[in-house]
Amino acid sequence: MARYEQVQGTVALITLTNPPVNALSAAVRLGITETVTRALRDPEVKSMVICGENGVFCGGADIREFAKPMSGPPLVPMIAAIEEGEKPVVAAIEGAAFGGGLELALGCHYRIAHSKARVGLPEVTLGLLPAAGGTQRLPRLIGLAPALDLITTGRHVTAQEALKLGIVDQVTDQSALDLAIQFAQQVVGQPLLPRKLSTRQTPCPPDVDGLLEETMAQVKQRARGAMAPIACVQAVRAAATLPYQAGMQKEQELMATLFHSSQARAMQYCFFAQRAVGRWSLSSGAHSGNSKPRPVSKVAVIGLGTMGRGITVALVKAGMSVLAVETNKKQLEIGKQMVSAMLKHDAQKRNATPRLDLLHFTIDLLELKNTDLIIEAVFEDMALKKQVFKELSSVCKADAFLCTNTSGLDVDELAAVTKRPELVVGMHFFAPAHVMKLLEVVHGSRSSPEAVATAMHLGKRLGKVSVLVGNCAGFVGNRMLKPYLEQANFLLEEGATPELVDGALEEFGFPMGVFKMSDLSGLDVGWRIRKEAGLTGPNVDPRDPPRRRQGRRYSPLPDLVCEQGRLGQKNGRGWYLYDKPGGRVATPDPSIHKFLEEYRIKHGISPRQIDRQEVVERCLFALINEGFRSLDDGIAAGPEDIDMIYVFGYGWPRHRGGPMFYAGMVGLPRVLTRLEHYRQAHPEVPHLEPSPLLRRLVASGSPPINKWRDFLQRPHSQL
Ligand SMILES: CC(C)(COP(=O)(O)OP(=O)(O)OC[C@H]1O[C@@H](n2cnc3c(N)ncnc32)[C@H](O)[C@@H]1OP(=O)(O)O)[C@@H](O)C(=O)NCCC(=O)NCCSC(=O)C[C@@H](O)CCCCCCCCCCCCC(=O)O
Repeated sequence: MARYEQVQGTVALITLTNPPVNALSAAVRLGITETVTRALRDPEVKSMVICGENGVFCGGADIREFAKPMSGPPLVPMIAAIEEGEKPVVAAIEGAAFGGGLELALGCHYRIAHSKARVGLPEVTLGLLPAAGGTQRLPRLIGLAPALDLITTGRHVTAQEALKLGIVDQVTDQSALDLAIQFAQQVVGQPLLPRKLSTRQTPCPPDVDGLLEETMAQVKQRARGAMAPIACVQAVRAAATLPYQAGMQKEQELMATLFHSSQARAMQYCFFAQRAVGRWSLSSGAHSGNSKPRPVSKVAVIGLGTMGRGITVALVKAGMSVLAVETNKKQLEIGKQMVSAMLKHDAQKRNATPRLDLLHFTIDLLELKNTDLIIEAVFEDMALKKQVFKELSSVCKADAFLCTNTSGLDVDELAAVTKRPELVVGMHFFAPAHVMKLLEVVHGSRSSPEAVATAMHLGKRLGKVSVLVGNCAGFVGNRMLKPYLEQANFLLEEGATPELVDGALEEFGFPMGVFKMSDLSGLDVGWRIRKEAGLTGPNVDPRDPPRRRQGRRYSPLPDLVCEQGRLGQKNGRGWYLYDKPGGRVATPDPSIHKFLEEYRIKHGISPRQIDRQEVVERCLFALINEGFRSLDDGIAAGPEDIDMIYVFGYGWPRHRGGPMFYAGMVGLPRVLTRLEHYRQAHPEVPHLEPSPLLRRLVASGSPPINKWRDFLQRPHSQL
């Protein structure tokens, strides 16, 4: 797993050979150990170069091995042997040097990178820390502050930034390997000691403690309960305050705590799940391996409201030419100003030039005739969308794909008004569409594999995590959100406050609780949907009592809040008070507390003490239960799909893996028992009735999450 050659007479070239990313598996570590020993012993060899096969230096430790008993030579002594040896070693970095890969390069005496290469220590995103000396060598190389930044965020660094920071010694547009071999010959005979990072002192600012404290405070706030970022700060602190060997000892101790933690397992599950959801399949037998996307060069976006603007920006940022369409000149002008401003703002942040040249605006639908793919992003109204789809179907070329950005409307109903239902798919973007990583691609019953492949591929080009879902009200994400919101409202009726509910959910790890999230989205959004569904407003069945609708318990609380003119952040008043309309600083509102008290008196509800555990269980177990139903109905293909939707679209904390993974961690029998308990206490709430799939899984001994698919009633029948 490591090839050995002698080149230019005196240079030993060691190539890591473990496709696709040359991960440091046991075999690779053995290969490196043996080849380095051989080169150090061979008197003809004066220097060494380490590189990776297929244009990738190394993607780090083999993450798949973490779940198995450790075997093979450990990384720390392997890297120490390279650094301690008396022959210069040069790392030739092409593609990527991440995690253990960069740690290996830091053990080398010199680093040469290709201009397109990226380096970084992303262990924190896997619930770990760089435990092959990364937390000790990197600060000694680039200083305390930049090392804290890189190690606690895990961010990827371009070759240019790596050069500026001093991580690499040279960057080339030519072959990094050729330059490294040349370099390795030139440095023979030069003093090696100053190049051995373990012998250096960490460059620190005068107020080391101040910097460490400030960083720790920021990291704790960002971490939302994740342990790894905190351990990263502690390990880097050791690089600033302890001798190298003691620092290494600290690094190992901290890693030992993280390594077997449920958080690390959750985050590593997310790493693989994120990649797995890209491999979609349909019940017809079509799958990502046998269905090719059609090339798309001209894209149009219909409607320049919030969603349309974000989608347009995302497309332009991905380098695509976009025709943006509005109904009249005034709307077009507003949209144009806003999209241009968003692109300029984004480019400024990245120190780049905004690609305004890729944008074209029109109010003339006939200009769509040469477009390959159209994303309709008009207001969420079925009648309006149908009208637009009819027009698109007649003006667009016969093989153009028609995509609808909808958060839950029936894709089949829209496809049915066109002459090409097989080319219609849903593309559910999340606001702000140029920022949020998630895209639900909705497969209608007549969507062709080519249309699905094209939409999934487009999502990838936009840098999104695209998840294929079936067509039902709310698809996967919003369908599961419904019981979550419902439980939150019921908890208010029973005695909770918005702050109590939000506090429990934020403590769990969500960036904001359900009521703050509703205020952010705008309370009128749900109100309009409930009116259309006949749950409130003039269409309510007059025989329904105030807290019952369509045969089940209903909470009119959010409707009553809207009737008071409280629409959320946008007008400064919702479940909370805001500093100003559009403001983001939420403060608890005594008038909401009074309103809740009066409501309970009016409806004869005796408030009770509700604790945080009940909030978490009722809200999240109800959501998870709906997740099991979506799986069993074939709307979600697998638990990983649901988990990635929640991690990337709804702020589910990554260190808890996603709702379905979390259910497995809590234990399926416990989820079932608690749902049964709450269902008994609230017999009028059908969402609390444990799903048949959950019952089947528990009855079968609660198999691990990767076996759940075997228990589905209708494996992705709707996909
Ligand atoms: C490298 C990438 C940027 C490439 O991206 P690209 O888009 O080109 O490709 P994909 O991401 O799709 O990947 C292709 C394919 O490869 C798989 N893969 C990628 N990286 C790895 C990997 N590192 N290991 C295994 N497999 C990998 C990927 O899954 C894809 O396959 P799939 O089938 O899923 O489609 C990109 O891939 C990337 O970013 N990779 C991850 C980079 C990363 O995070 N690296 C860090 C790894 S962790 C690490 O390196 C740890 C080290 O610091 C130190 C380890 C020391 C361990 C010591 C253990 C001590 C234990 C102590 C406690 C014990 C106590 C006790 O038991 O008592």
